[in-house]
Amino acid sequence: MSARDFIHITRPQRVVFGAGALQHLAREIDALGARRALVLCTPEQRGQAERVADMLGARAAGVFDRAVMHVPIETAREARAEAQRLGADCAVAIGGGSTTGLGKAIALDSGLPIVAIPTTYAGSEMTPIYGLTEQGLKKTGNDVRVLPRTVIYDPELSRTLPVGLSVTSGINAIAHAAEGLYARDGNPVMDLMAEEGIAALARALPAIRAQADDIDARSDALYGAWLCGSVLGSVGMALHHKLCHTLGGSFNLPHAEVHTVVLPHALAFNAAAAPQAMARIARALGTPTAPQGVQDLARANGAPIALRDIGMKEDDIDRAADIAVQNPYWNPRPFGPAERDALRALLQRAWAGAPPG
Ligand SMILES: NC(=O)C1=CN([C@@H]2O[C@H](COP(=O)(O)OP(=O)(O)OC[C@H]3O[C@@H](n4cnc5c(N)ncnc54)[C@H](O)[C@@H]3O)[C@@H](O)[C@H]2O)C=CC1
Ligand SMILES: O=C(O)/C=C\C(=O)CC(=O)O
Repeated sequence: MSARDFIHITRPQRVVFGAGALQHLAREIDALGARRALVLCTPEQRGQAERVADMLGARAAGVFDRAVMHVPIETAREARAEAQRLGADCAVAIGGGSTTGLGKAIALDSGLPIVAIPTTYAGSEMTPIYGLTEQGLKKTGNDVRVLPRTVIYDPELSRTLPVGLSVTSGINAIAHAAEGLYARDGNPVMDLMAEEGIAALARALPAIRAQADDIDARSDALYGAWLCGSVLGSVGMALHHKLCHTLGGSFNLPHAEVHTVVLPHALAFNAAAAPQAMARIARALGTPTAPQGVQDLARANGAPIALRDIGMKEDDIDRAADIAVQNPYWNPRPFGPAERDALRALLQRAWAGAPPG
């Protein structure tokens, strides 16, 4: 078999991985030539961020603890002003996708380098994708300025991530790899990373469920998140991400849970159009089929499998289908206004928690 044609861009990022890797933070800030780091976090992770600031001593300019999901523009402006006021010359984002996203909003405006220390499996640290929400409308963009320069993956820090969020966040990561396997701009290296990433997470999530602070399982999960995030940062996403952005952005449903519920149904919708990708996903999961394999992984590990269980009203299904077919992303099985009823049926099944069909 000969290799297919492809274009791949290798982006400049430094990744430091390992239990206890946080100890290298000061070294990594020095390597960037920075001196005063603004430490970013959510209110819930303030304690963790303060410990990081203490560790940095004079290298810490301060802690900004107002990161929230989907980066409201007002929060982004406050963080940018705080970075300027404190004379920060880099941002350290410790947390999940919300905190990394806040760092990106600062970098977009100022070019401030980001050191990301991910504590969930969302993968934002490996992408040049940013999101900003203004007047209830979330916009995403792609700009290499927001790509974190350095990423420190320390599995010790994810030991406190609640098991429920660990499972859904892990499936959020799997979604990036699954869609990467049928991306039109995919390539053989991304395919390898995607399959390996799915396999690592499929192995890790049940082990985390069994013992939340199992450091080997946490390492496997973070390794999988790195691989899946790299795929997200390199190739285009399709129907599944479009549906999740619609449901998260317009109906305010929780990010990782939406991914978990929708992925089996989006894969079923695409199965006939992307058989090789489905075979690789199933192989990585160790299950007969990809869509059912993902739903079984969620159900077996206590994650939600129905949109109705994560706050969606049945009355909203029609509006969600209408929004999803506007400005469709490329997908192996095209979807646009002509497929509106098929998407509505998909959403109905996802709402009810039916098997992917
Ligand atoms: N731009 C990109 O490439 C990507 C962006 N995102 C964005 O990221 C956001 C979602 O990020 P997530 O990581 O799912 O959630 P999150 O960052 O909102 O975190 C969820 C909650 O878990 C807490 N948490 C995180 N790590 C913890 C730990 N180790 N121990 C205890 N608590 C912890 C957080 O403080 C927060 O309260 C969304 O806005 C999404 O759109 C997600 C993936 C990729
Ligand atoms: O919405 C964003 O901030 C950008 C991308 C993602 O959230 C990727 C995802 O849906 O997990």
